[in-house]
Amino acid sequence: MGGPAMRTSQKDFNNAVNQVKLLKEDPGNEVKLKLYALYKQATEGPCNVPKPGVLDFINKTKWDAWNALGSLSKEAARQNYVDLVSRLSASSESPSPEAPAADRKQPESDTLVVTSEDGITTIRLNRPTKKNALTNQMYHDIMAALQAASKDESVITVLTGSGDYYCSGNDLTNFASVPPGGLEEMARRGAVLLRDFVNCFIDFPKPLVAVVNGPAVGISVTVLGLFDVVYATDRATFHTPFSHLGQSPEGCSSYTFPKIMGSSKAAEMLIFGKKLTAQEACAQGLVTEVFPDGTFQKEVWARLKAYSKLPPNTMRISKQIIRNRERETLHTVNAEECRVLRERWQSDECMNAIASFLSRKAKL
Ligand SMILES: CCCC/C=C/CC(=O)SCCNC(=O)CCNC(=O)[C@H](O)C(C)(C)COP(=O)(O)OP(=O)(O)OC[C@H]1O[C@@H](n2cnc3c(N)ncnc32)[C@H](O)[C@@H]1OP(=O)(O)O
Repeated sequence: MGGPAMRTSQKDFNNAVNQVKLLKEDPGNEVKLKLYALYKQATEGPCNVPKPGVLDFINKTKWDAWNALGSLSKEAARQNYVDLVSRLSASSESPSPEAPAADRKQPESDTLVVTSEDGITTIRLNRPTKKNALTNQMYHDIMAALQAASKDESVITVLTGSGDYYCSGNDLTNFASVPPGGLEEMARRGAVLLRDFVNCFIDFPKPLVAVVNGPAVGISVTVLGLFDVVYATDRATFHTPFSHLGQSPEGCSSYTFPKIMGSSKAAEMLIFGKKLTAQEACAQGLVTEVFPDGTFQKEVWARLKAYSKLPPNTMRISKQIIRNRERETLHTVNAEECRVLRERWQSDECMNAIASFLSRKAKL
């Protein structure tokens, strides 16, 4: 999974600084302040100048924004700056007209099936014999499906799985083929892929619902904190065995889980790998509602069809007002989690755990 892994080069940063000057739309004061603070942090490090007086309003606001970045490293600030500019550039480009969802090109492989009906776009993980473990190709296909769903005429987007599992997380054989650049290059690529993947959930503009049809592991659990609603069968379990794998939390769970369930419950899941039942996950706020397995599909889809008749723009706007305040924070958390994971992936603890899984010595 990277070289100076997901490190943004000075060139990328300089390009982003130039790109800001070419934005077609004024991004507004709040974003400009964020750009200013990240620029200062990226070029000078943590705020090191005296606080302006209260009457020096503009400089004090700028100082506050810079100071709020605390000890964020220059590298992380550069990365966040580049990410922010690339999102601003993308959103200032006029969206290309999208094909109707029904005509949408399917992913290349059949491990992901995308359908659209009754105002609902459904993205279905379709690798049941491997418990819907996510291959590198599937990460790319899911990102493409989310991009398309964000622009199609559907109102609600659903992620679910085929077979008895929702998803067993990252396909551990993704680690088996080491590219020519070695372990470091593999970690770099993985961190970039993970960052882009999680960003798609952070930025998804429409109501996003997880229909958790069975056990969920790893990344498929952590990103649930970025969904708007999570429905689960009573057969589902929620497991984040990161320590067992020599890995650390991702999917923004280091931020969303403590917020959702409190820090000690989050720690039990994310540090000690406690597996939750569906009822426990519901009691802790990660799951919205649990249904008996026998009636799960019928009840959930009937409810979603009813919700899909609500006014689409209103739902989209309501989602955005709920989520937007935290969007920048989530991007910062995501970048930091990926940076740390990139290191973990190169550790002996991680390599041993994966070798152990691949040699069938361990099951979680
Ligand atoms: C861009 C990179 C992002 C990285 C971030 C993500 C972090 C994570 O997601 S960490 C979590 C990773 N997942 C796991 O560690 C789960 C590993 N799998 C298992 O422990 C068990 O397979 C599981 C408990 C899920 C199911 O056990 P069983 O019910 O006993 O089934 P099998 O083990 O027989 O599974 C059937 C078949 O599927 C293969 N499988 C299942 N999960 C994975 C996986 N995650 N990666 C690769 N392969 C997986 C399993 O090996 C079996 O294959 P065959 O032996 O060929 O039939």
